[in-house]
Amino acid sequence: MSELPVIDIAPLLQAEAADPGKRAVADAIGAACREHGFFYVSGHGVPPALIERLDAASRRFFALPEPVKDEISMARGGRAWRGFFPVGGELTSGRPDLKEGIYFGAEQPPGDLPLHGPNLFPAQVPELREAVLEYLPAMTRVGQAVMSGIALSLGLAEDYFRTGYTADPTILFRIFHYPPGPADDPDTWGVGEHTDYGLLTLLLQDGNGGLQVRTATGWIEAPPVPGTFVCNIGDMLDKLTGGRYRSTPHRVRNRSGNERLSFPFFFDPGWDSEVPPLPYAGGQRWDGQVDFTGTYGEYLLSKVSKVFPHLFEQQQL
Ligand SMILES: N=C(N)NCCCC[C@H](N)C(=O)O
Ligand SMILES: O=C(O)CCC(=O)C(=O)O
Ligand SMILES: [Fe+2]
Repeated sequence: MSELPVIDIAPLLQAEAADPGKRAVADAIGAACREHGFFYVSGHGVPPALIERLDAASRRFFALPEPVKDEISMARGGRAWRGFFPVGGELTSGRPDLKEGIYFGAEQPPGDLPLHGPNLFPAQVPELREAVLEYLPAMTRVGQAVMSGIALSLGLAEDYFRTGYTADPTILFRIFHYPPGPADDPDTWGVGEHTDYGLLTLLLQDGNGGLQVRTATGWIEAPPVPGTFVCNIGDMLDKLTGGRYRSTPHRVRNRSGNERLSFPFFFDPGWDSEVPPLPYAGGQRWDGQVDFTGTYGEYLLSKVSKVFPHLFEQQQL
């Protein structure tokens, strides 16, 4: 078992605003955000059958030959920042990760806005498209529910984020495949140590494990817990709360000997959101609060340009 708490968020998904159960869930979420910034979410309502379909379709995709996977290469996705990247194609903290993956976002019409547009889906695995397009709205609902708990835990109205920052959230979704290893190379990771950028990450992981979280007293594992997502706080929520809600460094090494799949879903402020400071304690500022300038979209672009520098140059984002 993990040292990280499992929090049943079912009360937050109920429409009735008066449910006293919500308060208890919110308190548990607030405590977890202040301690490690990591917890497990159960009672999320995402059907197990959907998760199984997503996993099976993803495994079929990654087993395809590289040239077939390249038919949906990120390079073809252009500024939309969607599609497949091969092992070593993504950098974390300047080093290539031992993983391949597919980037998705909200399904949108073609246009000029970076990180927006249609997703690239593999023709050879049509069921992946169906599963992803069902998973995105299901996870958006979970993201809004967790944020309602975070709002309550901060003494704000339950719909504080949903009617503001995340009225039209930025949704990023990835599917990662980690080949086994490396066994003992201190410099190579499935994903190197990093923090996430936005408000929340909701991670579905398969049974293989490998996610590690840096706590005040050292690295701990976040092993798979069936029926849950791992939820962690991103940098933007850390900044908004003056560091009280922690964006905690984490990394992955797949030591299982098996092919590991993970499915991180990022739930962030709207692209055009100016991410205003949180009202707190009768309108006073948090100490240490960082006032953010610009929009969430501008901030996110500056981050992702470091992750795929070659693509960034090509696309002149
Ligand atoms: N959208 C989010 N939060 N992504 C976090 C990914 C962190 C790894 C990435 N290669 C990096 O170096 O940032
Ligand atoms: O694959 C994982 O378990 C974690 C992935 C991750 O940390 C990320 O994509 O930000
Ligand atoms: Fe992460």
